[in-house]
Amino acid sequence: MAQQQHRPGHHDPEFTTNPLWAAVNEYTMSHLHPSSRPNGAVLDSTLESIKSNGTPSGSTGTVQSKFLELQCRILKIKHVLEIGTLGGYTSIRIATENPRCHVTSIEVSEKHAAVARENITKAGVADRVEVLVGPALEILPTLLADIEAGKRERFGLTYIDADKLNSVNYFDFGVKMGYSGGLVVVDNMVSRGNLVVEDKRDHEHVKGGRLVVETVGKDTRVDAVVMQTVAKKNYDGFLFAAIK
Ligand SMILES: C[S@@+](CC[C@H](N)C(=O)[O-])C[C@H]1O[C@@H](n2cnc3c(N)ncnc32)[C@H](O)[C@@H]1O
Repeated sequence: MAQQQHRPGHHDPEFTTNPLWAAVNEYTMSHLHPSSRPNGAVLDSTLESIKSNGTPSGSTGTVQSKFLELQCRILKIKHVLEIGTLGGYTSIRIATENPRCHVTSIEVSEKHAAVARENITKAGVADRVEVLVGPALEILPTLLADIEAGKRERFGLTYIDADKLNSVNYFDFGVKMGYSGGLVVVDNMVSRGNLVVEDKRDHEHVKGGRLVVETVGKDTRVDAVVMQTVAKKNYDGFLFAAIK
């Protein structure tokens, strides 16, 4: 098991924005999820608050976050687990667009959790979005025990977006806490293609990503794929696993 790490956000020194990808994001989202939507203002103000509080700019991209929100709707998911809350952007998007959905989000940083809770309250979804503060590897066993004791519902989606070396451990919990037909999704799998670049093997995202791919490939509990994406933020990708 990888060591528990406290890594607020995941700054990538080689991070670049591709103007064309950004323009496609902006054009499509301006039509498909314009700021005039009921949650438009609160999503914008959540991103603003992340900047103004000096928290890292690691929120999931608007398009990827929207895609997760749609998965919850399509699969009629009632309980979501997110590992890595930051300022609450994805939790808020999922909860505001899915009125019957409850989100449990785990965040190691007290500061990020405080910013997230403020944003969640402003979004009017504090009754359905719970932020648990602490290292995910310490919190997950208690959630699993609660599920096994019938004190908590199983999660239809576990979204893994925190310290990358532990993604594989979080994945195992996600499967154990899910149900047949539920999803486990891991973010930042592709890292501009570095996933397959020999001299990038020591990069945390690459190590974590390869461990996920190679472990999940042998995991008979799930069927999975890595979907490469380009977007405003980068060339990256999700691993999507359906629980059998
Ligand atoms: C990429 S950000 C999450 C973005 C968020 N999912 C969103 O969509 O807006 C990663 C977050 O994971 C948190 N984190 C890092 N290591 C963690 C750990 N061991 N346990 C829980 N959270 C952790 C960081 O503090 C950071 O806020």
